[in-house]
Amino acid sequence: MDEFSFIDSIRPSYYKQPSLVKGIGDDAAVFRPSGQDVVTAVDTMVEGVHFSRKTMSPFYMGYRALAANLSDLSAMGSTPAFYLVSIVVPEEWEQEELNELYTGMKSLADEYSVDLIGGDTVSGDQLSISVTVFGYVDRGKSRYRSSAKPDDIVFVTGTLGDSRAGLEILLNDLSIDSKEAAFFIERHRRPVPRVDFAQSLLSIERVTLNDVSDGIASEAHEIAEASQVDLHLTMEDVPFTDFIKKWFNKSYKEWMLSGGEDFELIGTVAGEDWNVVEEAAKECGISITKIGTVKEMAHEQPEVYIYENNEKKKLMKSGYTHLKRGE
Ligand SMILES: Nc1ncnc2c1ncn2[C@@H]1O[C@H](COP(=O)(O)OP(=O)(O)OP(=O)(O)O)[C@@H](O)[C@H]1O
Ligand SMILES: Cc1ncc(C[n+]2csc(CCOP(=O)(O)O)c2C)c(N)n1
Ligand SMILES: [Mg+2]
Ligand SMILES: [Mg+2]
Ligand SMILES: [Mg+2]
Repeated sequence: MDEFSFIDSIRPSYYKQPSLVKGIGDDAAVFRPSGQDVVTAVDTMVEGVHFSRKTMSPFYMGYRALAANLSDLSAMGSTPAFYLVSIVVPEEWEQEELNELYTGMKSLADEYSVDLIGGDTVSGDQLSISVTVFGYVDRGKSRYRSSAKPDDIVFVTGTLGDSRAGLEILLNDLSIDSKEAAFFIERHRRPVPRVDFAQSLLSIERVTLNDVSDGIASEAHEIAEASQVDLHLTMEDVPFTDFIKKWFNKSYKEWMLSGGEDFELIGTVAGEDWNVVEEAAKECGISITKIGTVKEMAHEQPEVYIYENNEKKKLMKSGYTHLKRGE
């Protein structure tokens, strides 16, 4: 295998998106949006940071790199259309493993009719996958972190902390001889981006969305800061898988708030639109939970508060942070 035969092997034989003009095979790809806004994002995953041989097979490395990016597109309310993959591959990687990685991405891409339209292949010391995505959204209809307003309901999809529990099981070789442990591992390896749910909200004029990559403690702050509001959350309302307590009684609460990599959506919406949000979740077969309320800023800085046993505490912006220096 060399770079060129590899590119030939991953080149799609046909494309699904009608707006594609030029896919893989030239200096760059070309697509032609028809009056919609284009939404784009890039997220990178690096061996030893986001995954290891212990936590993921090549298939899941690929799947998850694309899932994280589709999750960002869902948080913008957009419909995914295209992706590009930039990959750094260590010498010891076999062609078969690299094919598996692409098969992992393709398995998810096919579900959403997303086309692979380009990328870059480079040799290097550690596996790194950087995926760039493009999606479409009706003009002016993107969902921003900055749109939360006082009295909105704060909600979150699914359950939180499962991915972190799966990571713990994988990293520490905890006995996985149980359906419950397999569930956590699956949540870590194969998160489902909430694309369909976000799309079912299109009839609502205003909804704030942010996807949970670092943990809601962090993402709730991002909403508070962007919208210049306070968020008041209730710990007892934050949704979790019931059997997480049995396995991780000491840690699960912290993981719900700052474990990260759940790829659920946290958002806010006006009370009058709450029934549409509930209906959308039902249609998509996912759970949705009210976890708090938006309020006007009490002080000069936006804050997130969390109530537990009726006691009010500031929720710190804890979560996974890269580039931490000098601490
Ligand atoms: N190195 C960078 N150069 C330019 N812009 C960046 C860089 N890193 C992040 N950004 C921009 O900062 C904003 C926030 O990015 P961030 O990566 O925190 O969001 P996210 O993808 O939702 O979170 P996560 O990476 O944890 O999934 C985005 O607009 C992003 O494009
Ligand atoms: C082997 C291994 N060790 C640790 C972790 C945990 N982890 C890595 S990055 C991240 C936050 C999101 O990153 P980003 O902000 O880049 O989206 C988390 C919770 C993992 N997944 N695998
Ligand atoms: Mg990012
Ligand atoms: Mg995001
Ligand atoms: Mg992201």
